[in-house]
Amino acid sequence: VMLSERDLPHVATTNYDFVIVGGGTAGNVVANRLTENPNFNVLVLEAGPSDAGVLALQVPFLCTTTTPQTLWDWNYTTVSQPGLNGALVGYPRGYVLGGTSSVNCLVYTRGSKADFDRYANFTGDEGWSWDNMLPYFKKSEKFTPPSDRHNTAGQFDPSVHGFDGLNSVSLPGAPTAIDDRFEAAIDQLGGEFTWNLDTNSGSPLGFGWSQAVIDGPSASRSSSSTGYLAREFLLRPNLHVLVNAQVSRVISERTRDGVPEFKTVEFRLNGGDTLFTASASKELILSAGATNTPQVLMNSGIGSASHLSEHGIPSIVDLPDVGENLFDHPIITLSWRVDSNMTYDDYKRNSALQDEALQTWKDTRQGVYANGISQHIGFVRVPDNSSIFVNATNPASGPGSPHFEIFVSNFLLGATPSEGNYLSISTILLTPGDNARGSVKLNSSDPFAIPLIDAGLLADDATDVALMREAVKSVLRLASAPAWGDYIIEAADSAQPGLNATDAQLDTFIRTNTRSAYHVVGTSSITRKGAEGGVVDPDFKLKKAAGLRIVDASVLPFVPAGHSQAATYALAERAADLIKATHSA
Ligand SMILES: Cc1cc2nc3c(=O)[nH]c(=O)nc-3n(C[C@H](O)[C@H](O)[C@H](O)COP(=O)(O)OP(=O)(O)OC[C@H]3O[C@@H](n4cnc5c(N)ncnc54)[C@H](O)[C@@H]3O)c2cc1C
Repeated sequence: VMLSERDLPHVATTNYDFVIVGGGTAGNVVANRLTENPNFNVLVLEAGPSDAGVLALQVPFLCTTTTPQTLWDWNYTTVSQPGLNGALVGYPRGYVLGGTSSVNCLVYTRGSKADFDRYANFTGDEGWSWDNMLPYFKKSEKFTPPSDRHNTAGQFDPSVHGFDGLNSVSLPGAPTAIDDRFEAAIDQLGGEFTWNLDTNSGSPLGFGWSQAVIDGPSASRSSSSTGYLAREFLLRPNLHVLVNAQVSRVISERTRDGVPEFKTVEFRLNGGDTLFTASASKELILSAGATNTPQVLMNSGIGSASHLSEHGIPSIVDLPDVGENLFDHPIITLSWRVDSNMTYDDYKRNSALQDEALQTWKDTRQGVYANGISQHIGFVRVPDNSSIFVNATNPASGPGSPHFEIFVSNFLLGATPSEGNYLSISTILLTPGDNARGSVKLNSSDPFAIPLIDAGLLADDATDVALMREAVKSVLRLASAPAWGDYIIEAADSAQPGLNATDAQLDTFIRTNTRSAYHVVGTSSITRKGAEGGVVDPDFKLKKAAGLRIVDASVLPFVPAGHSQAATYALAERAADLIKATHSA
């Protein structure tokens, strides 16, 4: 049931079983699974508007127009990033039902087996291991045929996918003119350029077809809103969703077992001055995402007592790690002007073509607009005997886990030039070093003020730039394959280094051009039960408190070696099972 302003008196007097803060990627998973039990009455409070009927959020190819600086974006900017020559970096986050899954660029990657086995080791909870999380990846996933219905045999491994879940995934929905060239390049190069049937099996090393959260038959974005809050679920009488409702804080009115118990949330509607409350008899679930969950915690007196005192906020639960330990992925894109008129660049600047592509998408669910940003993706591990690791710890999560990702786009990924056709190859540093940790801090005692975000990009001097250099060299090797010989004309930016560039030239390029891939995690990190640091226990429960769990990407103690949404869906599925088990009696 979608609620509106006129339901507020009812919201204030209802004793919900669960109140979920944030109708984003993770929040909607929990809302859906808990309301499978008709006895659980659930309220979701989402700060942003509804996503219903917004074409830009539905058409896959329009994903690059949903952020930054739009109505569906929190429109954040980081503080100055020393690793990027002091740049202030745009930092989008979804501000809409479905959260960041409604605005992201659709890439579906899970990370490696070693990532999850490291979570299990670090948290002392085997439930976080790859073998125990794979069923949750599958539970969330609905692998669908691609929109063009091409034969996908040999393009993915069905045994590692789910076909009955609520988040749709598919292979590219329209062929591009570079597909064959890319395949030829991999065949020609060898070395790190090997084939991998399915990079989402837990063993991601090698290259293969990209998978995206696109529902093939409708050629539409699959978000946590379109999937987990689909019409049939919104008809449940026990599921209540209120949009434009921004939570300021969670409130504790009593203690339980000697610790503060949180049962009530405070929020405003439509940016107004009046504060309303809603209460849960069983649990509050904080799913406001890796930038906003720590902000809501700190507004509530949960965090570093000394930081909170700077803003006059009384300490209720002293947890110094709230907002700390932020891990993000640095990304850099290299681009070339190409001898072709078959790239997608014209679709990014010619409004007549855009109208045509949109009409084709509406009429047939085919064509350019059915595709996301990439056709092929791959993962590379720097050899263990690399000189980078002589004096520095190898930051990979374990054996078989990559250091960087490479993906290929049939257009210039970034600001579109007014003319020309382009190829872009992007690389993401998947393993930021131990010192590349940023933070989220309060900037004001106003609970609705924008927080201070430090993304920690390229902040670890021991490994970050050295590994990024290897990643850029790998991209340059890929672009030098004979298959591109009569295709690539020249670098789009004359400052872009070539294969014979010195390390100093590469470093300058890297520090100048690296930006965030927006895979923010860690700010409400899980640690072992009873551990000194951390914010939540392995079962998502806030430490030193009762009645509150955190379920979103902020709980991951390290960033996975892949884009972060698949892991977020899987962890939310697991959390929902744990919450149900707690209240099964
Ligand atoms: C531009 C961009 C592109 C990306 N591309 C990819 C990609 O291609 N593939 C991939 O795997 N990952 C991608 N990511 C990352 C991925 O989408 C996120 O890691 C993931 O969706 C985070 O899920 P979450 O549940 O933690 O947070 P979110 O999905 O952000 O959910 C948080 C929700 O809480 C709401 N909220 C916040 N504060 C409050 C409050 N005070 N009161 C009420 N509600 C509140 C928000 O509006 C939001 O709806 C991308 C991220 C960005 C920003």
